[in-house]
Amino acid sequence: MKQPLVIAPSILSADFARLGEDTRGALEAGADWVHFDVMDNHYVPNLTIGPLVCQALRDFGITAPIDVHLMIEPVDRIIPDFAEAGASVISIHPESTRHLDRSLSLIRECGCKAGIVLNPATPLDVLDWVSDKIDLVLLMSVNPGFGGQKFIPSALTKLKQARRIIDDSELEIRLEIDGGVKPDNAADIIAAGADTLVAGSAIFGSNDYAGVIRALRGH
Ligand SMILES: O=C(CO)[C@H](O)[C@H](O)COP(=O)(O)O
Ligand SMILES: [Fe+2]
Repeated sequence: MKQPLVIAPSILSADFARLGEDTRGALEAGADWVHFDVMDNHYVPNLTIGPLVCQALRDFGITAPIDVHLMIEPVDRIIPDFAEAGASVISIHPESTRHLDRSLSLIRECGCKAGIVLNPATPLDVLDWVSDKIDLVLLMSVNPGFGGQKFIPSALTKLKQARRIIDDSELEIRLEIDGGVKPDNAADIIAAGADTLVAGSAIFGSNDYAGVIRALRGH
């Protein structure tokens, strides 16, 4: 069953020199979660932020769920560090770990919700074998590594298929979409079955966070 819509601004597009203020600004403007992109210059060709920055946001007073998207390889070593630093959800790409079942179990053992992230060309089949171990499926609608890319249209077909799989499972699993989400494609994305929208450049590239967040919700 579809859950209430969540808007998760990707802080990848925030001003890193004012990360606390920008994050707070997006939440005060109506966002629900903070999407936290972790890149290692190995799994993806870019390098971003780690547990210290997650902890810094908590210390700054950010209480909203922090949705950690790990684009790193390997993942197991860093999962407990993110849990301790205040992560709420930790999502991993199946090809970034040798033992997916073990890594997903580790996320829950550390007290976080577990997510699986599928790249644009990665099939949905893996969901058959991990559905009892996940709280969230994140479909990438761009190739991971950078903000500000164009939405890949086939992600809409994949969203519809993932929605059917989740509904058939009768499990409480969120369906999140990440990459190129904008006010002008949000309605189609929601209609295709997404209940959690990540948006980085659309929100932080605007000087009206509240207006963009309202538009993403379709208001
Ligand atoms: O995971 C990501 C990139 O790998 C980002 O979350 C994503 O690209 C968000 O940025 P934008 O909304 O600007 O596309
Ligand atoms: Fe992301």
